[in-house]
Amino acid sequence: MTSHLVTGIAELVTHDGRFAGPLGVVRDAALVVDDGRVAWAGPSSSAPAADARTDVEGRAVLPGFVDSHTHLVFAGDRADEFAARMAGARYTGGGIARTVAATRAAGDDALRAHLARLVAEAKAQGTTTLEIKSGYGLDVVHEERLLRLAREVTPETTFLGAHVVPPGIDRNAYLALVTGPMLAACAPHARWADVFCEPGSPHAFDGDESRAVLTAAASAGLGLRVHANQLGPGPGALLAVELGAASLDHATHLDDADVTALADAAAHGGPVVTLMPGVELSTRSPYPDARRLLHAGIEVALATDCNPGTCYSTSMPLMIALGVAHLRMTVEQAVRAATLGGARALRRDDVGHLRVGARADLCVVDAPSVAHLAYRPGVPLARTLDVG
Ligand SMILES: N=CN[C@@H](CCC(=O)O)C(=O)O
Ligand SMILES: [Zn+2]
Repeated sequence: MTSHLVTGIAELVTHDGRFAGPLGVVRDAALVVDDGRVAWAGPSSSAPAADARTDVEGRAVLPGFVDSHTHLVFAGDRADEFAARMAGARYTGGGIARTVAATRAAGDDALRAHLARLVAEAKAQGTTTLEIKSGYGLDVVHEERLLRLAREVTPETTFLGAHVVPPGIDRNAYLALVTGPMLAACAPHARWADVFCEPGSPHAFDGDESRAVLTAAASAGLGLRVHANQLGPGPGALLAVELGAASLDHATHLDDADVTALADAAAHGGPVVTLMPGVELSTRSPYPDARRLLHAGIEVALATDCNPGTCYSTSMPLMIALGVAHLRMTVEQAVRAATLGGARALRRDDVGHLRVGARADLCVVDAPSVAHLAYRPGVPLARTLDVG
């Protein structure tokens, strides 16, 4: 076993309450990694000795990004749909069926290669933990296949058979499939289950249907996540609170009762609200108001939602920049949401921070402070740092 000392850190974000400010920052810092875990962090003047050393030469270091919401297993793209939207068309979720057809037609090796490319793209931008959903199979064989492939790259896999009702299939018959044989086949490969609860969309699910999906999944031992309130108001936020979901995702259209319920639940480990401003960017939609949620005491995560329909981006630094520019977040709030917030949305306490004992998942920024992630949007400053 080799201990590894990282030196030359101009700004170290730890989320450790022993250190300064809302991010637990140490300036002119060092960090020791032992056996893949953080063994020590603090001012470089008191750094202990170690077997090996890496000097990051005045750069900032923070926990690797936790992207707690992606749809990375799919084939094909929908660039034409994106272009049509930019010319005035609306997003309804109808294009999901095209990705389902392309994904079903692709072999395992093609899906695996495409997935590996997207995972490498995310890592190259500082992401060290990824959640991945199914949802482009929408029958028993293909949903199970997508989760099996996702499991090869992350333990954070989510069954999203209830993404949309596939065209030409009766809604009730499909719900019976999702809550019965499909759930049984997929549960062994999934940690979580999710539903696209959006009563205003003809393709997605209403409150009662979503409740049926989520309660069946919980009975099968899966944790819950909810896509909701993306396209308009709806019952998804209250459902997420009621059923103890780990995360409410999108949450653009929340009324005061939704925010109050989320704030009340926050005191008892209620849902994290996961915001994905790349979706609003790529669908030209109004952005949610993160500050309203943060002021109510609700934990917020930032995620990419990387998918071929609403946001084909793996870039967590872009989400930080958009969070600051359009969701009214401070730099500190956005950096927390992309690290600790994501970890809390996945109910993980070993990632998203750099306290002693955390996984040594490090992101290094080619700048002296993490503020540059938002200050220099679109510039590829962040990457993962592999040590020990
Ligand atoms: N909103 C539902 N699902 C995805 C979009 C999927 C697609 O359009 O292919 C989302 O999270 O935005
Ligand atoms: Zn999504």
